[in-house]
Amino acid sequence: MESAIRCAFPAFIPSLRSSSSSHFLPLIRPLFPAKNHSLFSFKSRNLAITPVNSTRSTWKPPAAMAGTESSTEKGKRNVLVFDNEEDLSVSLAKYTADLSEKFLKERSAFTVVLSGGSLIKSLRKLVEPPYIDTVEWAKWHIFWVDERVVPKDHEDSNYKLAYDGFLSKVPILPGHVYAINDYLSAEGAADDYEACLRHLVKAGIIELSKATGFPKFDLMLLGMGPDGHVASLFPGHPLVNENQKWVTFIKDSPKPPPERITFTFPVINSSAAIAMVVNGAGKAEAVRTALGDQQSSVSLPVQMVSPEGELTWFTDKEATSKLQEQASL
Ligand SMILES: O=C1O[C@H](COP(=O)(O)O)[C@@H](O)[C@H](O)[C@H]1O
Repeated sequence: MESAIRCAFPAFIPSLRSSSSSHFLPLIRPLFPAKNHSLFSFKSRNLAITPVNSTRSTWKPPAAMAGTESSTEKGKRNVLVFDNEEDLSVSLAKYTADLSEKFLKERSAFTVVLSGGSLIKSLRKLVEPPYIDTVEWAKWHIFWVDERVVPKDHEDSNYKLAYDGFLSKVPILPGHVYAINDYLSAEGAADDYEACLRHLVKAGIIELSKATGFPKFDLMLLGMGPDGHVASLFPGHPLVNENQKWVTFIKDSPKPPPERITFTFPVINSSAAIAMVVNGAGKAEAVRTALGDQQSSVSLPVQMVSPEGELTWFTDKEATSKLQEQASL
């Protein structure tokens, strides 16, 4: 019964957080109160890139890159390039709602993993009609691919970001929102989160990948930092090679705050679907490294994102501007 206690707790309201710890804390306390693309495509190695907008761009992909989508031995890859972040967010909402419908025809839970950062803003269309009324929110289960080890009402908290910008606006059940235990150390919080995931696997909420034995989430909504990091897996950091743990921790994150927990690549890459949501000029260099012609050498964590299922990049023209430059050379 201990595991049932760990993952089934009443709603957490950030403003009511007590600074003192409780002896009855769960390992994870569920918290919560809770198309356009452009018309050209290019294929770069295993990736198909499909700009998707209503107004044609002057940029033309090289003929060698023409295509709409591609498959690798692991899964389907697709890159959508939008005119702007507004169009991206419209399409991301539809993509997410469609996946929710698809998965919920097959089983009674839809497991969604959030990152922090700019992703949350890009989810804004999902909380509007029609999706606010049509999505089966009560069957959603929310997780974090990474979290900063700070109180949940702290400005750096990925939970707070998601709560303020997304979770507080949709009727997801409080007991289905799995945030970290912020009373623990980084190491303790990572172990705690992994224990909760294991409990939810046993409970049939999270599936296990038959191929890898790691948890297989239905949808991961990932962002990427300008340095090419995903989750809290940073370039050159040994954690990118962790292949045993489901959840691990970092105490020397190059991006503040330094203490974080993060899913490992085996978990990320066991996903049924990953949306890589990357926009803005600040990401252009990393996007070029990830999707450009020089993909053979892996230097950035984002290049290691390769799910069992489908990978869809949601990008905009600014983020792909250096790819476009490369294509026109
Ligand atoms: O620190 C983090 O950064 C990345 C990227 O954030 P962005 O604001 O550049 O989109 C984010 O995906 C991750 O979850 C977060 O902890």
